[in-house]
Amino acid sequence: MTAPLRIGIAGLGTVGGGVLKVLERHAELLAGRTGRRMVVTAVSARTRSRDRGVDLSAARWYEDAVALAADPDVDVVVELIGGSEGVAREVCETALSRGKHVVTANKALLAIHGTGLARLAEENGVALSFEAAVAGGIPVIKGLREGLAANCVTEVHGILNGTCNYILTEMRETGREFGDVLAEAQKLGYAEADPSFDIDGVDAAHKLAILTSVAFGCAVDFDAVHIEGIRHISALDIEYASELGFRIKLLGIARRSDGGVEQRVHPAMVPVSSPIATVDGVFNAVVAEGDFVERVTFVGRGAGAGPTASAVVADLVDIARGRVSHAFGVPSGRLESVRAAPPEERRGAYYLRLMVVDRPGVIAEVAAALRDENVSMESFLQRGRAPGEAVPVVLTTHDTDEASMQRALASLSRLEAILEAPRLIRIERF
Ligand SMILES: NC(=O)c1ccc[n+]([C@@H]2O[C@H](COP(=O)([O-])OP(=O)(O)OC[C@H]3O[C@@H](n4cnc5c(N)ncnc54)[C@H](O)[C@@H]3O)[C@@H](O)[C@H]2O)c1
Ligand SMILES: N[C@@H](CCO)C(=O)O
Ligand code: NA
Repeated sequence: MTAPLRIGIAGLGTVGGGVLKVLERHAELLAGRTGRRMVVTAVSARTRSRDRGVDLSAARWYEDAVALAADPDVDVVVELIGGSEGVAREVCETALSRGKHVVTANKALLAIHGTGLARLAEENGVALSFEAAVAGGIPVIKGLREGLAANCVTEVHGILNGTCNYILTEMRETGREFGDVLAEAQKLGYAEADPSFDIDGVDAAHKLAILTSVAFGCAVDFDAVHIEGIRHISALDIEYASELGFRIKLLGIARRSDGGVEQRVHPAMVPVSSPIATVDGVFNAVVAEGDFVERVTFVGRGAGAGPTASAVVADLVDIARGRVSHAFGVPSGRLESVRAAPPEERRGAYYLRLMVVDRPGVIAEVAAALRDENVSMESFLQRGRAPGEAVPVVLTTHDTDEASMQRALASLSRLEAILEAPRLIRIERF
């Protein structure tokens, strides 16, 4: 057997704890598969005394995770602290510049500094691996970078945040409140340290920026992602969506065309018949369109200790086998800079919910605001009567330009009879 792979783990929380368990339980299996033992020689976390259910007495303890990254007895640094700056970034840069491989689950770091870190890894002839950073346990980085390497990929879309999918699913199935379900997702270890990253769509955007780079071979461009989260999704919208034959999902969508690369994260209504409509709870889905393979769908658990640790250890297995790929599929110097297609260039259908005063003539005003922008209605719903009071009016449109829709929305917001900000949800038919 070749020399053991010496692993240093910085961060022993949900994911770090999961990695320790996989390495312990599957020590023999992994040694058999790689021809090398995987040994944890160093660890670092904020609290030393916490029982992690695994014997760490043989590993050197570091108060300072950056010092762990410089330990000469470590071949691979596994960064599981989180955050795009500060310690996590320093740990990765220190390790790479000292010729150590880095495995990380840190999508925030990669979305902001991915191209630079990939360059640093190449300069030092080591791996920068991040399967766990996108869609948890689903091998989607490997799937795109290696499995679909023969294709020109023109689109990637999917459900990229387990916390949001869990919240939307529970709200729909049990009628529970947003806040309650979020607290549960935190307890289950799904949410980010700051859960606003989940619910405001930022985490999904981090992942989309990484996927876009791997899928299309362009430099990671997080700033180009249009981001909307799920805070404003109400029980009422979830109910109307079901009635209209849709499910509401937080989606990440990236498309490459002659106009550049479009990247958006926002809640969307998808027809119940669409395969991703039934991807519920903490599950994620990633759908890719390649020119030869056509449509490929990856589904699995997108968050939580076990699935995420599974992806981290898969990266370690690659390193133990001596496989070092370019982080984003091509040498970092060949990652293209492409035009970011703005969200106003979208063309598609929309769901609109308005809270209007129940009095004669209001619907005509709504119809006029839409007509003035050439927005054509597909369906219209008004339930119940409450003369003089607010009632919901829901409509869906035929395909229209986002820019026209936004102008219509601005006119609608100015109508006296409309009592709350109109709620717009894009409809995506995959
Ligand atoms: N939880 C998930 O399901 C999941 C899934 C995919 C990716 N991730 C990513 O994995 C990373 C870790 O997430 P987590 O859920 O395990 O977080 P966590 O909060 O459970 O664990 C973080 C760990 O980092 C340690 N830490 C914090 N600051 C430190 C410092 N300065 N020095 C040393 N250790 C320090 C903490 O003590 C803790 O052990 C994040 O980048 C996150 O985005 C998490
Ligand atoms: N907070 C993230 C963890 C997995 O990346 C999620 O809920 O999807
Ligand atoms: Na993954």
